[in-house]
Amino acid sequence: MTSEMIPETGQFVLSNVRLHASLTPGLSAAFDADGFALADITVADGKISSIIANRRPNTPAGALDLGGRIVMPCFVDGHTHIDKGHIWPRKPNPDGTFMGALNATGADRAARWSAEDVARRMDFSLRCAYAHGTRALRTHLDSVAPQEEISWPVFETVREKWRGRIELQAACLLGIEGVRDKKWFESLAKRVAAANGVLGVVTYMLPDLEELLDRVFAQAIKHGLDLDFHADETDDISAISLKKIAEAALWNGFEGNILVGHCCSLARQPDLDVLDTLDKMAKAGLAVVSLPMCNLYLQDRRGDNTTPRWRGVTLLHEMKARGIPVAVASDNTRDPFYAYGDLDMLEVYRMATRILHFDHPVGDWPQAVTSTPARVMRLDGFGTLAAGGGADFVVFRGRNWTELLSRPESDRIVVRDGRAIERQLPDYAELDDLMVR
Ligand SMILES: O=c1cc[nH]c(=O)[nH]1
Repeated sequence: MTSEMIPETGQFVLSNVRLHASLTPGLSAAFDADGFALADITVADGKISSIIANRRPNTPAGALDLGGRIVMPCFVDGHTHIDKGHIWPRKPNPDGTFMGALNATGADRAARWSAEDVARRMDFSLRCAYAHGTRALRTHLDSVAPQEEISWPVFETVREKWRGRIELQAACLLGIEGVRDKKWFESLAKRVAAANGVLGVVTYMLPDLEELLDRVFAQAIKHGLDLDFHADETDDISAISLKKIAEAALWNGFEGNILVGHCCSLARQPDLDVLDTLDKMAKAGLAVVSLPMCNLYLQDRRGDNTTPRWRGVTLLHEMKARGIPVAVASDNTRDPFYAYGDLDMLEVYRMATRILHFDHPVGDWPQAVTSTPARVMRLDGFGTLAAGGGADFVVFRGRNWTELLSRPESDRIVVRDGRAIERQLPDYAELDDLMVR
C-alpha cells in the first residue's frame, strides 16, 4: 500500500483497516482488549461517508484492502513554539538547563527575530507538522515588547496561508511579571483579541502572583479570551502556581477554556497537597497539556554532569482519574528549550507512552493527541473519525500498538480531504542563511 494507491477523486473504500474505539465514537464493532476493531471506511468527495465494522471474509469489489493497518484521525498539537523553532544551529542552549534556554532564547529574539526570520521558520515548522499528519496546531508567541508587534502580524499572515491545511491558533507568551505594566498588558490583550488569539502567560511564584493572576483573568473576561498558561516548569516543590490558577479561575467565575502546560513541580509535591490541587483544578474546569519530550530534556538537569532521577512530567494519570482533560504535545523544536523534535505527534505519542505509561491499559490515551486537544481548542469534528466528518486521517504500517510505536512510521500515508498528500519534509539547508552566527 502506497500513497499513490489512494484515488485522487470520487468515492473509494478502505477495507480491513484497524480503528481505535476511543477515536471512532459512532462505530459499533467488537473492539479487542487493545481497543481496536477492523472496519471499512468509505470516502466520498473529501468526506467520510461511512465507517462500518469489517465482517466480510473477502474484500469488497473495488475496495482497497489495508490488511489491518491502523488508521488514526489527523493529530491536534495543542502546545508548540513555532516562533522559536529551528534556531538551535545559531543559538544552542549552552548547558541544557531551563535558565540556559531562557537566556539563549532572549538574546536570539532581541538580535534576530525579524518578520522574515520568524515567518520562514514558522513555515518550515508547519511543513514538517503537515507532512507528519497534523491538522491543527496551537503555538505560543513570545510577546515580550517589542516582539509582539513583529510576531503577531506574521502569525496572522501565516495562518491565512495555511488555512485548510493546518488550523492555527496562537497564545501570547510572557513572564507574568509583565502583567504589572497594566497599560501595556491591556494593549497586548487587545492585540490578541483582534487576532482571535488566546491569552497566555508563564506563571511561577511571586509575592504578588494572586493579584497578577486576577489581572490576567480580568483581561480575558473583558475581551472574551480563552487562557493558556505555562505553569511551574520546575522541580521546586514550593512552586504552586497551578493551584493559584485554579483558585483564581474559581473566584473570578471564569467561564472560558483554560489550558495549563507543564505543571512539573506537582509531581514532586506531597500527596495531600497534590490532592488539594487536583480537587481545585477539577472544580475550576482546567485542562492540562504535558510536554514529555521537553520536560525530559530540561528537567532534573543540573548542569553538573549528574544523572537525572525523574522524568519531569506531571501527574497525568491522577488528573485523568479526576476527569481533568489531559493532552500531550510537541512543545519546542530544535531551539534552546529542546534540541530535537520535528512536530511529529506520533513521536510525541510514542515518547509519552514510554515516559508517561500510556499503556497497560492503553484505554483512551490516543485522545491525548487528537480529540482532547481539539475540544480544548474548540475545534469541532477534529481528532475523531466519523461518518459525515472530513476524510482527514493517517494510515500507518503498524497493525497493533507494538508495531505502531516501535518504528518511526516514516512511510505513513497522510490523507487530507480524501486525498493522499505529498509528504516531503523540508531540507534543513533551506534555513542555512538564517543560521549564520
Ligand atoms: O518556549 C518555551 C518557553 C517556556 N517553556 C518552554 O518549555 N518553552
